[in-house]
Amino acid sequence: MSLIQLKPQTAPAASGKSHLKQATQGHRFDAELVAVTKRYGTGPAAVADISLRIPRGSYCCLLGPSGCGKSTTLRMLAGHEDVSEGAILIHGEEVTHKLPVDRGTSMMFQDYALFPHLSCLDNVAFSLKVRGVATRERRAQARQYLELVQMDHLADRLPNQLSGGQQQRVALARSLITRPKVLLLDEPLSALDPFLRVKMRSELKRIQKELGISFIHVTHSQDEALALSDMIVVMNDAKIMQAAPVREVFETPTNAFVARFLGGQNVLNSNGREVSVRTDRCRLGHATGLRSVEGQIAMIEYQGNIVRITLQTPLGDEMTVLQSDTDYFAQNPQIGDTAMMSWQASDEHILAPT
Ligand SMILES: Nc1ncnc2c1ncn2[C@@H]1O[C@H](COP(=O)(O)OP(=O)(O)OP(=O)(O)O)[C@@H](O)[C@H]1O
Repeated sequence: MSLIQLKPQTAPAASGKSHLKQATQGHRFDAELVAVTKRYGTGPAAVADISLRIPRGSYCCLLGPSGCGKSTTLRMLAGHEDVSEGAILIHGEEVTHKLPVDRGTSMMFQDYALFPHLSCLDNVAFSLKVRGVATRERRAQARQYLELVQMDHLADRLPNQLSGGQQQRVALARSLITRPKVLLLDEPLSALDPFLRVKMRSELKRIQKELGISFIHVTHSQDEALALSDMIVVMNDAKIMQAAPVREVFETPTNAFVARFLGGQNVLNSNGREVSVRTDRCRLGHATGLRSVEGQIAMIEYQGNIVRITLQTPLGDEMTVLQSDTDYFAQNPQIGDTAMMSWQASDEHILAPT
């Protein structure tokens, strides 16, 4: 057991919950994967030679289509899965072959897996009980973490007396009470309804910033990754396609896969090169000096303040324009109309071949 995990809590400080913030140390990266490969049996690698460095105090989302290796990567970080080749470091220390409890990581699963016969408080205090922390001390600590997730007022309830969102907050407190150096979250929001999902994701971000530790969060959802991440890791086919700060990934995707997967971009050939152009930088119609393509309007989606218009080009490509609702109602385009879509050459971003 690490000293950090057992370090007693000090009394609550006057300002917020800064007393829960973890001590900083001399490492540059909270987590590192060095040339990591995972093979299950004799099939193709589930994760193929990936390297990744997660800077201190980052909210990092692993994003990619089903089967690309996100959960395998997370499970290897947690120590729930062996690494076939390569190394894993947490806070600069190699943990590749350490047991999950000795790594300084904690995992929060999709199904909250709370003990049904224990109150919220005792669920949160449980791991300290296993570690031999005295009743009074562990309950005091559990209360602090319930306070952090805004569940202290329901401390005595049983899990089946809580909503899904509330259970999830308790599960989060339970993962955090061990004071992990890195919290690993496997699709933590997927069981929640869309309203709660958006609410909980801002809570996750607040808590991560308050504690100052890194959260590594697996998701299928582009919106979730954009809303939460300091750093996005886009995976496909067992490999990392791009790992960079969120704005960099959105504005300068490395290749067509990243541009298409993250959304908000058109991918097209321009002057013999594959380029991306943001959908909000494209417009309907043509003007001198702009690049353009002609197509037939195949879809119009009204989304309130913006309208998404998709053109099908003669080559079968789909190109999307985001228009303000004012421009849309002024132009009043119809499905089946032939229209031009145009953009500035300076808005083209050159993509690397995949
Ligand atoms: N225990 C296992 N035994 C054999 N193959 C596995 C095992 N776990 C995962 N795989 C395979 O490894 C690959 C990556 O799976 P992984 O669960 O990491 O993907 P993922 O990106 O998390 O997918 P999803 O988003 O659907 O959860 C897949 O081809 C999967 O079938």
